[in-house]
Amino acid sequence: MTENLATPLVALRGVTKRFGDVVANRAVDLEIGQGEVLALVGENGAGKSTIVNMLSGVFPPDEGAIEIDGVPTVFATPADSVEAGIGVVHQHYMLVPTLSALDNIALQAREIGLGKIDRSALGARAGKVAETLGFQFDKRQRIDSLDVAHQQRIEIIKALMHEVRLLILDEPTAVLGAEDKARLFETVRGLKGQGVSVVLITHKLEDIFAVADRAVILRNGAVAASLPVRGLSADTIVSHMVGADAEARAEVQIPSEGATADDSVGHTHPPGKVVCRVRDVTLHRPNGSVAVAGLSLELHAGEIVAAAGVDGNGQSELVRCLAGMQRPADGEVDCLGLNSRMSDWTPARLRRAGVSHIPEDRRRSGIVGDMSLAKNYLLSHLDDPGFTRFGLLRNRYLAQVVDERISRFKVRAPGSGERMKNLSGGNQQKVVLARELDGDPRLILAAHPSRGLDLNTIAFVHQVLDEAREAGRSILLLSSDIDEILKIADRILVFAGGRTFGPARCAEVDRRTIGAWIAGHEDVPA
Ligand SMILES: Nc1ncnc2c1ncn2[C@@H]1O[C@H](COP(=O)(O)OP(=O)(O)OP(=O)(O)O)[C@@H](O)[C@H]1O
Repeated sequence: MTENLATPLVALRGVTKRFGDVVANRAVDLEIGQGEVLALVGENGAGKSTIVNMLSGVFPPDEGAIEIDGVPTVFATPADSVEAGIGVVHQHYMLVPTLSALDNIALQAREIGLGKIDRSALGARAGKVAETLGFQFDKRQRIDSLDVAHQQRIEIIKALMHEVRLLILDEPTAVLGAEDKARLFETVRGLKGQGVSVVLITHKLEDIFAVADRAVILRNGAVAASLPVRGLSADTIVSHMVGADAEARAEVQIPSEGATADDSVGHTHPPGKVVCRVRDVTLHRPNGSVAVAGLSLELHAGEIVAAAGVDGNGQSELVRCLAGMQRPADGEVDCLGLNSRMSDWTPARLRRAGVSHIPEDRRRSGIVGDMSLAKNYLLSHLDDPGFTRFGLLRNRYLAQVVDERISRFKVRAPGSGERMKNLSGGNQQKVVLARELDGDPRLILAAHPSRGLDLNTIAFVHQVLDEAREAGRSILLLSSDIDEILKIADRILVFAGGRTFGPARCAEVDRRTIGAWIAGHEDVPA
């Protein structure tokens, strides 16, 4: 779309937002035209979520104004933003897992008459919204029985229950496999066709080219560029993202059209001895259903094994099991000298034996928002020598170590004393990674380690995992990104439909076979 001469639907005029000394947004000018799909991109901490928070009425700008149809508008509460026609699908879904789809939609509904929600009217309207989007919608289905892609569809329906003129999607593709991603883009195009504007926050360059009309690139809180996507190159986007600093640009890996097994980082040594043996294991989901049955796998020192597939097919349960958070319903696991049938199969025991865990649900099980970065680091390193003396915490030494990690992982934070909740999502993830890759773990459970990270940091994380493998660590990598898997893993095991396919050596399996496995087929369909 060309720059609109018409009044933009939404505009930010000279918007600045500060948090203490941090300038999260600096004199941001941004226009969103009607029916325009705008990609909002930038490195971790560039200020994307802060813009979303202001547009959704979470907090107002310190300076500048938000205009709707050219009229300066103040959102005193999120309800004002909804009233103005802005809907948001957050990166971390706001769904209650034990409730049905309709109950979740009802939680924010306005169909309240005589103090009661008119469920049938609500259900009918949700059904209609789903129909216009081409979604299957079973209003009775519990959220925890749906995979992430279907949960996302419920979030989109929920957002569109109101009259929405601008839909903001915060990193919607981070959790999706290729097929669901393509379907989401179809939905975005459909909304655009209806005149709805869409802001798509993403770290993936391919998302921009797939669906956006314009890319606005943020750097250090300010707009570095606003460019039509037609004719735009990945290189141009990246150089605006990282700035004129040539050294920084050289570090960034611009993804090619699609990595192949040949691009694999690979490793030179044969894998070492078995550190973990999984035998004929059945794992249940939290709601009691079977996630995966008949799972057998050996993890060796000095290799990266990828557990791939659409989220919700048992990969998470495997990681939970190896982290000591869950026991198999059937079968047996031997891990670093501990056995799943023994009473000492606990997270603390496994951690002490050498298991480190980068959890997929960072907010629920990876961090404590109210604690400092230093204390968050300590959560996994309390037993390390050096941090305590005579039973007392050596705060200064801890701060020194954590400040060094902050600088090495390029965490955008004032220092180790900052509270975790004040960091952007990607920067929180970097702190978790620094913590879990540190020390001397023998088995690293890395659940979606690069989710939500910018290109620079992803390259860095891949390098760190590669070094960990070379140093003889065993790594189980949960990933739904085939490019990532082919780039860094040695073997792949695909989870689909309650069973597993493989494990196969990445160098010996092609992309189409992996695709067939993910879809639950043994062979590539003719
Ligand atoms: N509530 C807050 N208190 C203090 N600082 C904050 C707060 N919210 C955001 N910040 C800071 O503002 C800056 C911009 O953060 P923001 O979350 O907007 O970045 P982002 O571009 O969305 O990053 P990411 O890709 O990592 O999600 C960061 O330095 C962050 O630490």
